[in-house]
Amino acid sequence: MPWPTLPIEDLPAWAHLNDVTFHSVKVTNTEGKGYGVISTRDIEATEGTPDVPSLLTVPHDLVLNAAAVDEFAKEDRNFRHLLDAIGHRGTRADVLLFLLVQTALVSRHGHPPVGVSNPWRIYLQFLPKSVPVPTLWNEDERLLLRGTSLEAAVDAKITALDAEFGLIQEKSSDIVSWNEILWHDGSVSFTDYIRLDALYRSRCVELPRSGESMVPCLDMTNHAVTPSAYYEESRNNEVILLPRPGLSISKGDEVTISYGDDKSAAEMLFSYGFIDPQSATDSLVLPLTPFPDDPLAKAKLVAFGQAPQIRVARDENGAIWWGSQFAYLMCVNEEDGLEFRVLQDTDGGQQLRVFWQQEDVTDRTSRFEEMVWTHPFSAVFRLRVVTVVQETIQTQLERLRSTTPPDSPSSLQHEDCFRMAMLLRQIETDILEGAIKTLEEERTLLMAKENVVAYLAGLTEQPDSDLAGEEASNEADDFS
Ligand SMILES: C[S@@+](CC[C@H](N)C(=O)[O-])C[C@H]1O[C@@H](n2cnc3c(N)ncnc32)[C@H](O)[C@@H]1O
Repeated sequence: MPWPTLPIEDLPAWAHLNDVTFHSVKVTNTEGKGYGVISTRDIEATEGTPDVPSLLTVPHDLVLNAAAVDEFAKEDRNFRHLLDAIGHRGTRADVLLFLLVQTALVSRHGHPPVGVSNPWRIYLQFLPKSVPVPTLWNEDERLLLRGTSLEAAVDAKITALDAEFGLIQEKSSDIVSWNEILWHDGSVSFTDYIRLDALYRSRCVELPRSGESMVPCLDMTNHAVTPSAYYEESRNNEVILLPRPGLSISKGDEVTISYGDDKSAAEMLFSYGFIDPQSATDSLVLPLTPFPDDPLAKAKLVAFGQAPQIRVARDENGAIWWGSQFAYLMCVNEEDGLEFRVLQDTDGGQQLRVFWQQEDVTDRTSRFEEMVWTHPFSAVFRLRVVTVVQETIQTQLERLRSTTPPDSPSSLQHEDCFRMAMLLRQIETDILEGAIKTLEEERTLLMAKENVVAYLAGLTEQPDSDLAGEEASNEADDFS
């Protein structure tokens, strides 16, 4: 269904009705960034001056998060029924369900209004029809991400969204009234759900007291590397936008906030649909796949309890940093002193416990690196990890290089998607090339270590007999 939209010129009327106040700023169109907040007069926030007037004040009851959705459900019995059937799955899931319902209700032309109305039902219509995040790119545009760290992440996100939407569809169809509202005349579709997820991701903020929330009107503020404003919650729990102390904002200047200083280019593109090369950190995250022939692979994944990843970062001096806790767990085995035991609970359940050198380390699997460090063969383990990480990064770099996109976007690709994808490819190629060089240097140093040389030659007398024997000497194959 086409989304009903309202012109941004009507926002002041909505704000007035809902006690949102703008002070010396207004929301308007900006060059290349959609809507933005612009100052309507010179603003001076002198350092040390108490009670600087806020540029925007949003009452607490307009803040949208899991608690607000719950409150809303108390007033609307029909919605409560739906929330109890599908909801209470965390802030994001509950807010998305709420927004999906509001979307369906505003799209139902010619039907009598349903349920208790609320300010978000109208406010949703001021939000942009599209968000430039890759989950909303078409297939040709997503091809531009091949070989980048976002390729797998975007595919996984779309699969997860499909599963979430399927669940909502299945459970709500069992409730006659909601089946009618949501699905009968195609009021909402999977594309609507992807758009709502994109709106949520690109507009939610972390409030000091209320936590992850969507805040109407504050979400019209764009990002800048040196922002002129910041937000907080007042003593009355209102959300306020304040000018940064010591900064002056001239009439007509854009008022900006920071979306976070530690986000990578991939995270910025994934969550907000743009990369600011000045503020994005030089880092990336790659998935790590356990060895296919490792009989302990499944147990290791379960015990680790998180997605196995490699993090690579480059600091301002160009030095490369990398880390992967799972790689340490992945690269040790029974013959090294790793053991899994299934223990029986007193209540009849079963627990997977992890032992390293006969010590129960189940609660420390996410810090396996530090456990391995104290082992006499730590250099051998480190060499295995370096080799695995280097191979993963090499494979990623080869994929990135082998999928060279055209010099300019095709007719099926939007210019902005093309520009952002090219920027991401360049940033990630540079980091991966730097990482391979660093890893190769470390590998050479490790290979020269005495106990590594001895180990590889199968000459070392290994402690506790665990590291000795046929299997241990076969480990040399891992370094090929
Ligand atoms: C919280 S909203 C800000 C308001 C938004 N511009 C709108 O039209 O509603 C975040 C979105 O604004 C856009 N945006 C914010 N800062 C930007 C920037 N520095 N460069 C490009 N786009 C930006 C991105 O599309 C992002 O997903």
